[in-house]
Amino acid sequence: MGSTRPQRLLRAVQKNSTRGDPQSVISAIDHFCRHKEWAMNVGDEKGSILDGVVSEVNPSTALELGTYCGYSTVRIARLLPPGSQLITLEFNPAYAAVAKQVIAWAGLQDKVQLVEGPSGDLIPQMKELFGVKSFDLVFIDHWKDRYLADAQLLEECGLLRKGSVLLADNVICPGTPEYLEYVRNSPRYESRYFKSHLEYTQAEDGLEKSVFLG
Ligand SMILES: Cc1ncnc2c1ncn2[C@@H]1O[C@H](/C=C/CNC(=O)c2cc(-c3ccc(F)cc3)cc(O)c2O)C[C@H]1O
Ligand SMILES: [Mg+2]
Repeated sequence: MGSTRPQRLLRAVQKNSTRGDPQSVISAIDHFCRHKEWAMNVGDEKGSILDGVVSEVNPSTALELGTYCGYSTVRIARLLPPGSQLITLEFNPAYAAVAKQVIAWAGLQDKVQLVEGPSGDLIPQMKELFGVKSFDLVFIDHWKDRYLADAQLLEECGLLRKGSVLLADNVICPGTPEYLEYVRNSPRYESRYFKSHLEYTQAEDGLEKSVFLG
């Protein structure tokens, strides 16, 4: 059985980055995806915007929907203040296995809880599983047709507070039209579009930052 792309990405990380150095892990993945095999990581350009929002929010509790290989998990966790936690949800066991190793290689395993399972089932369990009161930041990057349902589920479960920030990837490409329509028209959100490019390409894409108003 040949290797999978996530497995080849992990090998590139172990070969081309320094254990315990998150920035070198990020650079190794970006190099692999730009020069060897494209993969659906948020990438370096949108990643810088993500970094800015993480630094601005300075979350004590953050949630990521869609871990994939752990690239954005590492980007977020490396910026978290001591004592803060990032919970990341991934329902594909093969991706979760690779992500776990990427996160460990970066030395960030103490800041990250990777939970295997579908977000729709796990979000309602966040309070009882992890004692989460509410999330300061949610990075949304999983199946594009789940963005709206999960944003509304987070509201219904009381996991958003006044000022909680939702940051959604791919609102242009592949696109999340119904999610965008919701956060841009709902009186419960103050939404703003950060124009950028699809990872490792010239195509337009961007991130939507939506602040929950309570
Ligand atoms: C519901 C649920 N719960 C937990 N994990 C979930 C989940 N739905 C997906 N996931 C997990 O997230 C990951 C899925 C991410 C989906 N992301 C994408 O489909 C995606 C696709 C592209 C893209 C753009 C142009 C092209 F021409 C081709 C592809 C770019 C991106 O940045 C993406 O995030 C992996 C999957 O197992
Ligand atoms: Mg994405």
